[in-house]
Amino acid sequence: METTSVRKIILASTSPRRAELLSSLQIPFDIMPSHADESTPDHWTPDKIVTELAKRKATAVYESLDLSKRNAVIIGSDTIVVRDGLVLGKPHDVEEAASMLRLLQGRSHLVFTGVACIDGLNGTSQVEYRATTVTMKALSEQEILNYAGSGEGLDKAGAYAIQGLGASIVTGIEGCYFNVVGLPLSLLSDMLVHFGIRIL
Ligand SMILES: Cc1cn([C@H]2C[C@H](O)[C@@H](COP(=O)(O)OP(=O)(O)OP(=O)(O)O)O2)c(=O)[nH]c1=O
Repeated sequence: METTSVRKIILASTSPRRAELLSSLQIPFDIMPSHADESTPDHWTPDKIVTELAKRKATAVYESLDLSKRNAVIIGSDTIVVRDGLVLGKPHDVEEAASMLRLLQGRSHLVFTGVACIDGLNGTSQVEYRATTVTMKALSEQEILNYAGSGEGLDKAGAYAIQGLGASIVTGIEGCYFNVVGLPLSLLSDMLVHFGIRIL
């Protein structure tokens, strides 16, 4: 494929899933883990939380870049699960994972992912988000304990992974699948155009 851009891309993330998703766009990128503070005020709305945190993650890497790497676009992202306005991040342990699954089973919820792109040359940024509706089947207490105990959901918002064993408990989604896994790729490819990067 013809190279459409000479700009570097830096993924500001520790998430192997985001790296794997970004790889599917077939553009080279570097990874720089971002250790931004992820606390937010209680009154923030879900879209505000994911856009601000995505920007915080990208900004932390932007501010740490040395001058030789400034010809880069830095991407940060954040995902949360929201049920009736209740925000669920990553569970701290198996017990909290089971509690989250009790809240989510047998109904629909929303998964919000924010994406921030920062131009390393001048600090200008684009920040957007997507929301996807996910419906989970009704689960027995034993199924909840078995899934939570698998450990798969421990580093995932809402304590499940649609891309893993969690696929067996999701009955349907409305919206972008990749948004649920942590990086809405069609949105990101549209955003990158503003930085001179065309995927197709
Ligand atoms: C709902 C859901 C979430 N997730 C993941 C996506 C995110 O990686 C994670 C939410 O945590 P985040 O805080 O968004 O991201 P992270 O800590 O994994 O990585 P980083 O901040 O360094 O970029 O949950 C899945 O992988 N599958 C799912 O089905």
